[in-house]
Amino acid sequence: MNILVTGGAGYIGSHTVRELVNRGHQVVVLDNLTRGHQAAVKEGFLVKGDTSDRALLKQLFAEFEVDAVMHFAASSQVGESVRLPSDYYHNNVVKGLNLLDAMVESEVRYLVFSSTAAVYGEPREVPIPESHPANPTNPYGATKLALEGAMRWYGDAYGLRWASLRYFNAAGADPEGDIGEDHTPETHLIPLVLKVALGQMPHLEVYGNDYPTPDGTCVRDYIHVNDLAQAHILALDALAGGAPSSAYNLGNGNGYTVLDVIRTAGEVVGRTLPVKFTARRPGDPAMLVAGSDKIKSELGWQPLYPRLKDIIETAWRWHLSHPQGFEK
Ligand SMILES: NC(=O)c1ccc[n+]([C@@H]2O[C@H](COP(=O)([O-])OP(=O)(O)OC[C@H]3O[C@@H](n4cnc5c(N)ncnc54)[C@H](O)[C@@H]3O)[C@@H](O)[C@H]2O)c1
Ligand SMILES: O=c1ccn([C@@H]2O[C@H](COP(=O)(O)OP(=O)(O)O[C@H]3O[C@H](CO)[C@H](O)[C@H](O)[C@H]3O)[C@@H](O)[C@H]2O)c(=O)[nH]1
Repeated sequence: MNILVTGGAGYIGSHTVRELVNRGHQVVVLDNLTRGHQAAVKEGFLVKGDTSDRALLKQLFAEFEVDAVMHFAASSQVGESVRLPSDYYHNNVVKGLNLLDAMVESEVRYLVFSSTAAVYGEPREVPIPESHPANPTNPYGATKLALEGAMRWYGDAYGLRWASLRYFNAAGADPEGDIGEDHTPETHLIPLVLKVALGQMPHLEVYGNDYPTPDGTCVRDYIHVNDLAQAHILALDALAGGAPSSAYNLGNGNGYTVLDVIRTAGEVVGRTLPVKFTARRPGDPAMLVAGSDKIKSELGWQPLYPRLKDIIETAWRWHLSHPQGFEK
């Protein structure tokens, strides 16, 4: 297929682009490079532009005879979204709607969307099934839920066919070690822990140790970025094969506390990593663990990297060989 990947110069998008190209798809990436990296697009074709540009979207759809869109482009930091909700509603909802409208106008039928565990808010049960009520505790999750709502109604009215993949915590890097996570500023736990290991930070700040969890720190479910990439391909194949539009969770079903992650990273790098306990970060739910049975049974998804240590090892390989990320 011919596939437009928005946000394909970013972390998860660039890994998915590689997987798509390996499977023989033609890929064009649209990224405004605010958070992404030209050097992350090793395969496919990069167009620098914004998802708000309807004329550009329609031109790309026509020129590349696009069959499907994978929509990664978004603002995606929980803490930032609490401070800057307007930015999040504009980038994720307003520009997201512009993309949906352009797809409808150009008759591009298939959409695979990067959604998030943050749509659920504080869970009533873990692992969280897709049927769990969606009640986000931060603007980021609310904006993703808003676009999911639009996709559903656009599907009914205009025939858009979609899969919404609700990822839990993406982590790790391609084992080839030439692409990986490089955000400025970095806010995610695993790359920050590995920056401590590289000596680029004196210690890791642990945001809160008074949560109702086994050691008081937040519990998350970490999923390897290449396992996410596989899921995108399965979701697109299913849509093209006539499967109904649907939302799927993506995680490994194992919850790790922040201290578990730091300990495991210490095992990977071979030394104890220093921490400092600080206040809770606004918007953080205590515990997010995925129930991913639906995507396993309906689409046949099977993670290749279910173990946290393996995930951190691939991230470490990337950070060791690229201590300053892509650009330097
Ligand atoms: N990283 C995670 O743990 C995680 C978890 C759940 C969901 N997600 C979602 O997955 C997607 C990818 O996340 P990521 O970690 O790779 O983020 P990222 O910031 O690395 O990638 C996003 C890319 O989109 C680009 N972009 C942003 N807004 C744009 C716009 N309006 N037009 C064009 N390009 C734009 C950025 O430059 C960047 O390259 C996001 O939608 C995010 O919300 C991420
Ligand atoms: O320096 C740090 C960084 C993070 N944490 C903690 O580590 C956990 C993981 O934090 P991340 O920032 O790595 O990830 P989040 O869980 O906040 O968010 C990620 O997963 C969410 C869904 O679970 C969203 O989809 C979001 O896009 C994605 O960044 C959280 O409890 C956070 O409080 C720290 O203690 N110290």
